[in-house]
Amino acid sequence: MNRHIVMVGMMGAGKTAIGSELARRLHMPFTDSDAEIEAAAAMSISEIFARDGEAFFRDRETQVLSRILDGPPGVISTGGGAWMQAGNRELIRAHGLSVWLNCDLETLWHRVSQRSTRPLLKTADPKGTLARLIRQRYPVYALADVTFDARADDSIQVAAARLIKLLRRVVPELQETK
Ligand SMILES: Nc1ncnc2c1ncn2[C@@H]1O[C@H](COP(=O)(O)OP(=O)(O)O)[C@@H](O)[C@H]1O
Ligand SMILES: O=C(O)C1=C[C@@H](OP(=O)(O)O)[C@@H](O)[C@H](O)C1
Ligand SMILES: [Mg+2]
Repeated sequence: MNRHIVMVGMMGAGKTAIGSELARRLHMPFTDSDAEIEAAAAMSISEIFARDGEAFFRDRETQVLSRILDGPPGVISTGGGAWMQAGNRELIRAHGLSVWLNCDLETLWHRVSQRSTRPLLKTADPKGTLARLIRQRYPVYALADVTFDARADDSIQVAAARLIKLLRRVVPELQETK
C-alpha cells in the first residue's frame, strides 16, 4: 500500500476504533488526528475548543493532517469535521484513499451519548445537533472515495474485517495479514 487510508465520517462512526484495528491488521502505522492535536497542545479537544475556539482547532487540524499525510503511508483517523473543509479534502485526495464510515443517527447517538468528549454536542439538544450535522455533512462525506456501511450490530473486529474485504476490491495490492 503506497497511499494512506483516511477514515472520515461523523462523531461515533468508529473512525478511531475501526481505524486502529484496520491498521493493526494491515501492519500499517496508525495515527488519529485528534490525538495528535491533543498531544501537541497538551490539552484535550474539549479544552482546546473552550480556551481557543473552534476556528483555532480547525487550523491545528489542517496543520496536523498535512504533516501526517506527508509521512509514510498509514491509516489515519480524522475528526468528524476535517473532511468538511475543501482544503483538507484536497490534501487527503492528493495523498490517500478516503473511506467514509456511514452510520445511522440512532447508532451514533447511542455511542456518543456515553461520553462527554465532543464539544460540538454540548448543546441543549445534543441529539438534534447530531441530526442537523448529519443532514449538513452526509452529502459531503459521500464525496469520499469509498463508502463503508458501519452496522450497529457489527463488533469492531467484524467491521474491520469487512472493511478490508471492501478495500481489497478497490486497492488490489492490499494484503490482509491477519
Ligand atoms: N462496531 C463498532 N464500530 C465502531 N465503534 C464501535 C462499534 N461497536 C462499539 N463501538 C464503540 O463506539 C465508539 C466509536 O467511537 P470512535 O471510534 O471514537 O468514533 P469516531 O472516532 O468516529 O468518533 C467507541 O467507543 C467504540 O468502542
Ligand atoms: O465532528 C466534528 O466536528 C468533531 C469530531 C471529533 O472527532 P471524532 O469524529 O473522532 O469524534 C473532534 O475532532 C471534534 O470534537 C470535532
Ligand atoms: Mg475519533
